[in-house]
Parts: sequence; structure tokens; C-alpha cells
Amino acid sequence: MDIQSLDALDESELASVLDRDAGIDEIRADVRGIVEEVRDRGDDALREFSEKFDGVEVDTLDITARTERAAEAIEPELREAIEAAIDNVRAFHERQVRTDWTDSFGGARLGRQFRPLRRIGAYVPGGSATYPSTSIMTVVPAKVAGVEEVVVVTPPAEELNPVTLAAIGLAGADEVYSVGGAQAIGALAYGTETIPPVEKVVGPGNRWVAAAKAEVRGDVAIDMIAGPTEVLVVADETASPRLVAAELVGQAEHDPHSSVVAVTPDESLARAVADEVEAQVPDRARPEIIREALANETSGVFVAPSMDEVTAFAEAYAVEHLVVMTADDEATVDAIDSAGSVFVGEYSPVAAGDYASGTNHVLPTGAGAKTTGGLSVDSFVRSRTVQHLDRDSLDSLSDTIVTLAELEGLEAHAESVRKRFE
Ligand SMILES: NC(=O)c1ccc[n+]([C@@H]2O[C@H](COP(=O)([O-])OP(=O)(O)OC[C@H]3O[C@@H](n4cnc5c(N)ncnc54)[C@H](O)[C@@H]3O)[C@@H](O)[C@H]2O)c1
Ligand SMILES: N[C@H](CO)Cc1c[nH]c[nH+]1
Ligand SMILES: [Zn+2]
Repeated sequence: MDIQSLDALDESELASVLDRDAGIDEIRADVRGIVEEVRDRGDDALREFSEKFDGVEVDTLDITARTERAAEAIEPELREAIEAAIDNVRAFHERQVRTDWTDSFGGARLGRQFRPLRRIGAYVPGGSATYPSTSIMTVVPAKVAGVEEVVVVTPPAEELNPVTLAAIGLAGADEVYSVGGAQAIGALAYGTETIPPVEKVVGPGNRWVAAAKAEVRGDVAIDMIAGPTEVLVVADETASPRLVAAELVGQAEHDPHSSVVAVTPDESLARAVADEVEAQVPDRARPEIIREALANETSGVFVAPSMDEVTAFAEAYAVEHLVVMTADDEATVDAIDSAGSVFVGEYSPVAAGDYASGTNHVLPTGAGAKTTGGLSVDSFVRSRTVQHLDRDSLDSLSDTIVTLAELEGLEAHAESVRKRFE
């Protein structure tokens, strides 16, 4: 892995590290074509794209019944692991449920209420790896929020992965369809003969999935762009190079378009991390993908002149997963606002949040963390405000309302208030 001094980067070199799109922009036109075909030709287009991109002739799109059967058939220890993860994710997300409230504001009774969406669609990836964990991360929060109809789409395969099917069933999905990639996102957004459309599309995926979500965003709600995985490790001289490298290599195995970064004020740590990465890659099961991700312009080991510059860089990067291994972790975390999920100290690997601690692993990539957080119960509810004014409380507001309404030239607004007191 390259070691670069942050100080030595000019503005455009720094921008090429920070402005990452994971190869999404270059496929936008192709993805638009796929989505339009699905909107125009429905199931036929889905079947054609599955054959073209997944190499599978899909006979039955609706595989809901298979998920129920799979949950009964998998090995007990696999089922136990899935159920343990579901329990932890459910517990963490139940803590997020908001309660309706009403209060008195100068006599007016004002409140905020929360209502679940009715029908959502969740993408569960399955291209070069399988992602039973993502069915837990999407379906469980939706169900905790109270969504009635939770639809899952996941790529087809000659032999569908039984553990993914089981996890989808155990998490509580209501409908499951065998379709992946951009075509699956198009189907959820616009509906086909077999798949009724949803109100909101959520979930992660590769650049084809991410580009399709960006494409349909104007027509259907989406959670965020949760594309190829990213990690940024902030470390100082107290960190273990072995563990820093393991975090980089771990998330690099997701996708050739992943970005993995370590940033430190300590040059000797930087060198040790780069050496460790080289030493660890050959022992991993997906070395080619890891090497491609490490070679991306947006990946690297960076040395900054001070801890302040380290945290400023991390803030600008606004990474999906922020790992902190420093002498004063609390101060480091406090100095960085923008990150999808934060992993503090040497016993908090990203893998804990990926699978089991309970936090959600569907997180914004491409610096989306500057403006949004990861998937949560909030992603599946909308809020509304409610007010109940009595005669006295309206009376006390009437001058203000009438004055502002007349100022705006909206005289009928003023009159609607005056009429109450005629
Ligand atoms: N950000 C997050 O929250 C998060 C969480 C989990 C996983 N992920 C990401 O999800 C992704 C999973 O990727 P994956 O590939 O294993 O599964 P995937 O399901 O995302 O993608 C597989 C689909 O991609 C489509 N596709 C592949 N090549 C194509 C091509 N040349 N033209 C058109 N379509 C094509 C196919 O339709 C296929 O079904 C990784 O990038 C991983 O990092 C992100
Ligand atoms: N790290 C991924 C989020 O970017 C989530 C995941 C699922 N399985 C393993 N990891
Ligand atoms: Zn991961």
C-alpha cells in the first residue's frame, strides 16, 4: 500500500482522494437503460437481465415460500447465529422507537406523531459474496418500526444460498423475489406484473445497485446511497499495526471499488501498517478483490503532521466506517462529526457491527455521512405534527397571524381567523 504525506498533496490530489464515487458515475447511463426497460417491460425485462448479468434463467420470481422452508432446514448452529444477531439488532433498534408527544405552547396543544410506512423494499446483496446479515439489518428495523409489508429482493443463482433464504425468513420478510442488481431496484420502484411497487427502497449493494437507487430517487423514496464498502482508520503510535491492517484488509474484501484508508501522525506506524497489509493479504480468501480495492486512488496510508490534521482529514472524508485506535479515543471521536458508524478502541472491529453487536451495517458511502446517518427505525417512519387550539389560544395568536398574512398579501388566510370571532 502507498504511504503518502497529506502535507505533500496539492489540492487536486487531495480532491481525488476525497471525491470518491466508487465507479458509479461511469455506469449511470447503462443503469438508466436497465431501469427504463424494467419500467416499460416488467417481468420479461427482469428475466432477460437475470440471464444476462447473473447467468440464471429465473423461472419463479416469487420465492417467499422458499425462505420459510429454508429456515426450518439449515444447520442448528447457523440458525442460532442468525437468531442471536436478530435479537441484538432488534434490541438496539427497539431503543430507537420514538413516542408521540403533545405539549402546551401558550395554551395551544401541539404535538408530534410518528407513523410507519406501509410497504418498503429492501435490497439484500448477493454477487461475489452472500449477505444473510443484510436481511437482518434491513428487515428487522422495518418490522420494529411497524411496516406492514416488507419486501426483499436478492440476486438469483442456480442454487440460491440456503442461509440467505433462511435469514430473510427468520428476520420476518413478507414477500421475497429472486432478482438483483439495477433491475431489482427498478422493479421495486415501478412495479412489475409480479412485484407490486413499494413506497421506499432501502439497502446496500455494489455500484450497479447504488447507481440504480440514485436513478429512481426522484420517483420513489430511498434511504441513502449505500454502495461499495469503505473504512477509515485513525491511529496513532499506541495502535497495533496488525489490527489496523486487519480492518483495512477486512473491508477491502467486499468489492474492487471499496476504499480503505489509514491516517496517522506517526510515520513509523504508517510503514508498519503498509507492511502488515502486504503480509496479511496472501492469507485471505479473496486476495484479488482486496488488492484491487487497495490499489484504488481513494485507498491508502496517509501521514499527517499532527493529530488535528488527522481528524480534519477524517472529517472531510466522511467515511462509512470510522475506526479509532488512539491514546485518547474519546477526544479523537469528539473531533470528527461525519461518519456512518464509529468503532472505538482495539476491541471494536467493524465486523462486530457488520454482524452481531446490534448496530446497523447499512451505511452511507461516498461522503454521504456529511448529511445522513445509517439505516435506522427512523428510515421507516414519517412524522406529522398535530395541533389543537381552543378559542383563547387562537385569540392570543390572532393579531400575529393576521399581521403576517396581510403582510404576505394572503388576505383569505387572515379572514379564516377573523371569521372565528365574528
Ligand atoms: N454501504 C453499505 O451499507 C453496504 C453494506 C453491505 C454491503 N455493501 C456492498 O454491497 C456490495 C455487494 O456486492 P455484490 O456484487 O456482492 O452483490 P450485489 O447484489 O450488490 O450485486 C450483484 C448484482 O450486480 C449486478 N451486476 C454485476 N455486474 C454487472 C454488470 N456488468 N452490468 C449490470 N449489472 C451487473 C447483477 O445484476 C447482480 O445481480 C459490495 O459492494 C459491498 O461493499 C455495502
Ligand atoms: N461492511 C458491510 C457494510 O459496508 C456490511 C457487511 C455485511 N457482511 C459483512 N460486512
Ligand atoms: Zn463488512
